[in-house]
Amino acid sequence: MAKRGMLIVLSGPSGVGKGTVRKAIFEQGGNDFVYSVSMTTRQPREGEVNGVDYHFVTRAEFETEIANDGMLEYAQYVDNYYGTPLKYINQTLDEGHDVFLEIEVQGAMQVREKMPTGVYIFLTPPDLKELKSRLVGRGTDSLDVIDKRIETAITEIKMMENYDYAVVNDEVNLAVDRIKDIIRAERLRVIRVMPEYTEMIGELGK
Ligand SMILES: Nc1nc2c(ncn2[C@@H]2O[C@H](COP(=O)(O)OP(=O)(O)O)[C@@H](O)[C@H]2O)c(=O)[nH]1
Ligand SMILES: Nc1ncnc2c1ncn2[C@@H]1O[C@H](COP(=O)(O)OP(=O)(O)O)[C@@H](O)[C@H]1O
Repeated sequence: MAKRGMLIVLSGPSGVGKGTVRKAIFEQGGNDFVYSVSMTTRQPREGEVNGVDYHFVTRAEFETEIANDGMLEYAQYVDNYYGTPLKYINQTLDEGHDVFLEIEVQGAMQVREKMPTGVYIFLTPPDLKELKSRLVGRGTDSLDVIDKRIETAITEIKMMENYDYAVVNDEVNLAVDRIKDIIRAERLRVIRVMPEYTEMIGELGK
């Protein structure tokens, strides 16, 4: 049986640049890990493609998935549901491939409970002023929603200590390199190849 893949979770406050950094990681290509496309009830934005950016569904469809235990985790975020379909993750990890999730903080903490051996990376803004100016600059939210997101962000930043790594998103390319370095290093950790060592030591004892 293939060694089970590694789960990589990128999280952090809204507006810090998770989406931007994740897109840059996958646009660069050459990755030996795959992206788990989330499910959401929010409306697609200009240019977003169903099944690529998100699986866009109705509230009723999302609630059916929850009732059928189809979600690894989900969260209600600014009046919409966002969640990770469980089936794709389990299949992909079982095949031995590493899976990359980009999710908000509540969801990341639910995943951590269920899959504690994953690698948990928290993306931080250089400071709060920069965070607000990114949210305003993105221009996708009203000032009301931005204030709501900033309020949430302050509670979320306090969650940083529950992660394995904190990566500052000062410049997108630097953040991408730091995340890729972490993934490479995590693959080499002895604990992750332990089953092979255990097998080898068993063989040597015979
Ligand atoms: N818990 C959870 N959060 C998600 C998931 N997919 C996306 N998110 C997060 O939901 C939040 C809102 O996403 P979105 O509406 O695309 O806006 P944006 O990422 O702030 O541009 C972001 O913090 C995403 O990281 C998911 O499957 N589960
Ligand atoms: N390193 C960065 N420097 C400057 N602006 C950034 C950086 N990373 C992201 N942004 C901008 O900040 C805004 C929020 O980024 P986004 O990826 O939507 O955040 P999130 O997915 O965490 O909510 C976007 O307008 C994006 O272009």
